Amino acid sequence: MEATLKKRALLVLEDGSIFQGESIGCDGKSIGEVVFNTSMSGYQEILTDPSYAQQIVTLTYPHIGNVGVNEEDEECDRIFSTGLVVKDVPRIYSNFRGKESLPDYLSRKGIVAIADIDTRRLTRILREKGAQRGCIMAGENLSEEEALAAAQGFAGLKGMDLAKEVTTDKAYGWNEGSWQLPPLEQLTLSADQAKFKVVAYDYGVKRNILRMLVDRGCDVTVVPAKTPASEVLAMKPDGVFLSNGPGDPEPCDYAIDAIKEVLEHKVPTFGICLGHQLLGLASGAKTAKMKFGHHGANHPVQDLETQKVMITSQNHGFAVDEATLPETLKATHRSLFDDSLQGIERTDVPAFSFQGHPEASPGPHDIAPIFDKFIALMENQG
Ligand SMILES: NC(=O)CC[C@H](N)C(=O)O
Repeated sequence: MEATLKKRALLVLEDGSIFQGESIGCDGKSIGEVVFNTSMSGYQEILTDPSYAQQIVTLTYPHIGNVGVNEEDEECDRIFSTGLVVKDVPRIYSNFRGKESLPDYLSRKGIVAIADIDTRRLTRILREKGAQRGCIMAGENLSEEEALAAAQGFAGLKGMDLAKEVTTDKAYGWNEGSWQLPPLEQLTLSADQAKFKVVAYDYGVKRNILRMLVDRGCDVTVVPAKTPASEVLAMKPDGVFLSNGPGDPEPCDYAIDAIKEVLEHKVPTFGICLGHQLLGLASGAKTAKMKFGHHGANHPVQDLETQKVMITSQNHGFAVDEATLPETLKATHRSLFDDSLQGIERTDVPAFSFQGHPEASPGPHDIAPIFDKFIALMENQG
């Protein structure tokens, strides 16, 4: 139960800022875009969210690792994030589900990570200058010069298609629903219980999205990001789901083309985060990179029709630009932090999407009912 913290580590940003700390992962050097996440819980879900590929995540909440890691909270098998930065990791973790300490988990998964740095100073830099390219070095022979050169050598996420890197190799079926507490038990759906056949494009999908579809009676088939629309349409789905995922949506031309074709066939379509951005692009809108993005679990978002405000979970660095919406796209939700666009709906075909995370893993459940809107869309179409 007791984690050993002894090796030194270094975090260097592209602007030359240097942070000295302690290694809480494996030895080595890792680069990526450094972003901050303000969630107070859910570090295991954050680490295993494929949307963090090529990003180094700083958690602003100061005590990370208190409950260790468990067997249920991973959003995918791998950690695609290229590093973790925290203030303080406790020497002892404690939770009835806890199986391993956070540092042991990071080492086993091959992740370079740093603790014991001033994460408030780091976050202020990211907020003022925008997300920075950065490098974490851990172990022996640390070199500030080498880390700075590595940070500055990172190409940055703009123009980077990472959905094709993190997607599944093969299509697979998913029938596991949400975990029930207590007792810890996962619901499953048999084929004859299923009400809707949903094909989910995997651009880096989080498991909790698939679980919430199953909870609502969907028989889900997850397909690789580059699956042609013709193959998806041949499966005669009641609905198509466009997943979250890492990187810039703009270079994902294969996805944009496939979504256009699905929309032409008027198949009910629902997108989350990267899937939302891709629906926007496939409908003729444009996306742009944000200064430091939204990463947290307390972001107020307003439903523009009902005026209702919901507290939501967010994790994105790009956004659909509301000023570029074509006539066939209606704005449905807006962020009350910075007025950026949070939701869109097609006016001519049954398709809509949300920028934040209704599966809220981690996060509040205020916007979870948006999954029911997808179900209603499939019901009306059937
Ligand atoms: N969580 C996501 O799907 C993120 C989408 C996209 N990679 C962005 O950063 O905006």
